[in-house]
Amino acid sequence: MSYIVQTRNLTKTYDGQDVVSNVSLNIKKGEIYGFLGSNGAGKSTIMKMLMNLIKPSNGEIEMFGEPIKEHSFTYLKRIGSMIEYPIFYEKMTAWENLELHCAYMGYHNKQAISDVLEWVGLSNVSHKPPQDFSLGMRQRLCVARAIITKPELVILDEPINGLDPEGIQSMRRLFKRLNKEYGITLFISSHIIGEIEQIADTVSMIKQGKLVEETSMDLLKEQNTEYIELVTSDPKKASVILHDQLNIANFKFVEGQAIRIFSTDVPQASIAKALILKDIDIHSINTKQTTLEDYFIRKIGLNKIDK
Ligand SMILES: Nc1ncnc2c1ncn2[C@@H]1O[C@H](COP(=O)(O)OP(=O)(O)OP(=O)(O)O)[C@@H](O)[C@H]1O
Repeated sequence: MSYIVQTRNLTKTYDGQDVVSNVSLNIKKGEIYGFLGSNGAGKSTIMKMLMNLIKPSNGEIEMFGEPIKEHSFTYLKRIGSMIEYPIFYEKMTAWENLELHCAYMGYHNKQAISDVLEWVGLSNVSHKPPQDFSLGMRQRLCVARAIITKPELVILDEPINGLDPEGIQSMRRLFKRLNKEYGITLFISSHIIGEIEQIADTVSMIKQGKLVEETSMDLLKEQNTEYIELVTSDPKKASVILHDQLNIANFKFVEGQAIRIFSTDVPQASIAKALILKDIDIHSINTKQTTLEDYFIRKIGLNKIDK
């Protein structure tokens, strides 16, 4: 297996507190890696350490198979990145900003500028300066700058922030295209699980600086792809019947009156029958597909994802 990024027990401490704690990531060459975590979870800090913008307090980083040391910088030419707030030359045009970036990277290809502006949907405003752009337009320009040289690895911190639904959809298509057509490895952070679910090959979640899990989406899809969602008049009583009478242990209460039952051999009809016989009204009972969000809810508990 060829990895483009590996970290081992990566740790960053500020004022005696670990904001990143023993994180080991494995990003394969050629994949889209989705990095989930709520605000302040430590995503940007990890990305900055990969780009040698800040120094780890502990642990190791390997990029392109080489350990990163304090003075390693040449590997950065192989990466396009967007981390935190986009900074531009505000008075130059969007086109000139990209031109300058290409010159700095030693990449001389005028066609690439118009191509990339078209890909991110900014062709019609290429003559305008970023100071006149909305947040979403700045995000698009920043993505354009990160991908323009078609680097081997693109690191994007919350790239869909500030985009409208149409913008999110076209960004998603662009990421897939960069990955499939150009073989670019993408490392993308987001706090939106559903978004990562749609594009990632591997996904990990970080919570309060610690890695919850790193897993392949294929593996996730193989496990528990279905669950039964049950809405009744009395969820508490229903849960006792599930547990004591039907021997079902793997279920969770979810918002309102619902119970989700995972990986059970008990047929839906038998569950319904058992509940009705005990005078519990069933508002609905359905078999549903597990989402990545369900998976993490089961892993770390409902309502804890955003905390
Ligand atoms: N220079 C610093 N000094 C002290 N604490 C810091 C510093 N930089 C980051 N932190 C803290 O580290 C934690 C992780 O921040 P980080 O920016 O990595 O989170 P994040 O997952 O990227 O969140 P967001 O999506 O909000 O950017 C936060 O609690 C933040 O306050």
